[in-house]
Amino acid sequence: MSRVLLGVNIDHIATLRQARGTRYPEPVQAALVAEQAGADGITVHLREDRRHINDRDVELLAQTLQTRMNLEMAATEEMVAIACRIKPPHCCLVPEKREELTTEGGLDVVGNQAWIAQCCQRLGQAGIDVSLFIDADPAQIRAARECGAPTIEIHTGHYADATDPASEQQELAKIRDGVAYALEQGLVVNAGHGLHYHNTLPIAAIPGINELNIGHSIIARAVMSGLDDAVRTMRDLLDGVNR
Ligand SMILES: CC(=O)[C@@H](O)[C@H](O)COP(=O)(O)O
Ligand SMILES: NCC(=O)COP(=O)(O)O
Repeated sequence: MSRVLLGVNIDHIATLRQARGTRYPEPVQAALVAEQAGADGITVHLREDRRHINDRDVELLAQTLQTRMNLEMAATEEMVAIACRIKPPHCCLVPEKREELTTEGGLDVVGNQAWIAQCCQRLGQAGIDVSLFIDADPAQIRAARECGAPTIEIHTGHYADATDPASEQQELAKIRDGVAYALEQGLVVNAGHGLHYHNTLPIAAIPGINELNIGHSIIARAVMSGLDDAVRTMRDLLDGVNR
C-alpha cells in the first residue's frame, strides 16, 4: 500500500517571528530542517492579511525548497496573480475571513463555481496542480471536479474539534465516505487541519488518502523537542499506518 505523504505547514514559524517583527525564526531554515527530517513537501498559507507567511517568504522558499511548495491562498485576483508569477508546483485554494483565528471551514465551491473554475483554469495553465480545500460534502466534491481541480484537500477541522468520541466517529465516517466518493470522481485526495499526534492515524488509515498537511501541532511540538524530532515523529507515525 502506498505511503501517506506528509506536507508540513510552517505558517506558525512565521507567527512567532511576526510576534516581535524580528528576523527569526527563519521560515526558510525551518522548511529545510523539516525536509531533511522527512517532510515530503512544505505548505505555506499566504494570507491576505500576511499575519504570518509573507511575500518574501514565498519568494525565498520557491528558490530554496528541495521538495515542493504547496501554496495555500484565497481565491482572489491578487493571489492568483502571485501564484501565476511564482509558479509553485501546488496551490490550494482556501476560504479566508479577516476575523478568523484559523481556517474555519471548507471553500464554498458550489456557491462560487464560475469564479473557482476560472481560478483553476488560470492556475492550471501556469502549470500548477490546484487543490480545493473543502468539507467532506459530496456536492462540494462534485463541484470541485466540475471546476477542473485535479486534487481536493478535505477539511478535517470538524473531526479534530470533536468534543466526544461519538461526534469524532461521526466526523471520521463523513471524511471516510468523502474520500471514497472523491476517489470515484477521479480526484487526488489530501486532507488536513487540526491534525496532531493523537488524532492523525485514523485519517491516515483511510484507503486512498494521498497526503496529509499538518502544521500547528508539529510546530507546537517543535517548541518542546525541536523541529527535526517533531517532523520525524510524525513521519514515523504515518509510516506505521496499515491501510
Ligand atoms: C487551510 C488550513 O487548514 C491551514 O492550512 C491554514 O493554513 C490554517 O490557517 P493558519 O495557518 O493561519 O492557522
Ligand atoms: N491545510 C492544512 C494545513 O496545512 C495545516 O493545518 P494545521 O495542521 O496547521 O491545522
